[in-house]
Amino acid sequence: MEPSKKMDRLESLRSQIEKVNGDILGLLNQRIALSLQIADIKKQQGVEFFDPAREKHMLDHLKEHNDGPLSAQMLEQIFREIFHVSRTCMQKKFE
Ligand SMILES: C=C(O[C@@H]1C=C(C(=O)O)C=C[C@H]1O)C(=O)O
Repeated sequence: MEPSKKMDRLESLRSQIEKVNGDILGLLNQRIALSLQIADIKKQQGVEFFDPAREKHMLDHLKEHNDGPLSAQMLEQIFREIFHVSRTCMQKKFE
């Protein structure tokens, strides 16, 4: 590929990445908003926020439906961090 075409391709890929970043950010905020609603219900019911069985169930489901190239281990790493941040937001709401 000629150098100017390579640059065009690079710019195009970068702009697609930025679009995906925006989509991920929107979805993460949507997810946090849902978990905050769950936190309200759990608080009303006096139930513990942390539910390891539910988190394991979600991880197993995601791994079953993962087509890659993300490995099961990388998927787990990312989602464990998402669950952690979600729980932190849930706790903060009630401090
Ligand atoms: C959101 C919930 O609460 C906690 C947070 C979870 C999450 O971020 O997905 C999952 C399980 C719980 O540890 C829930 O019970 O579904």
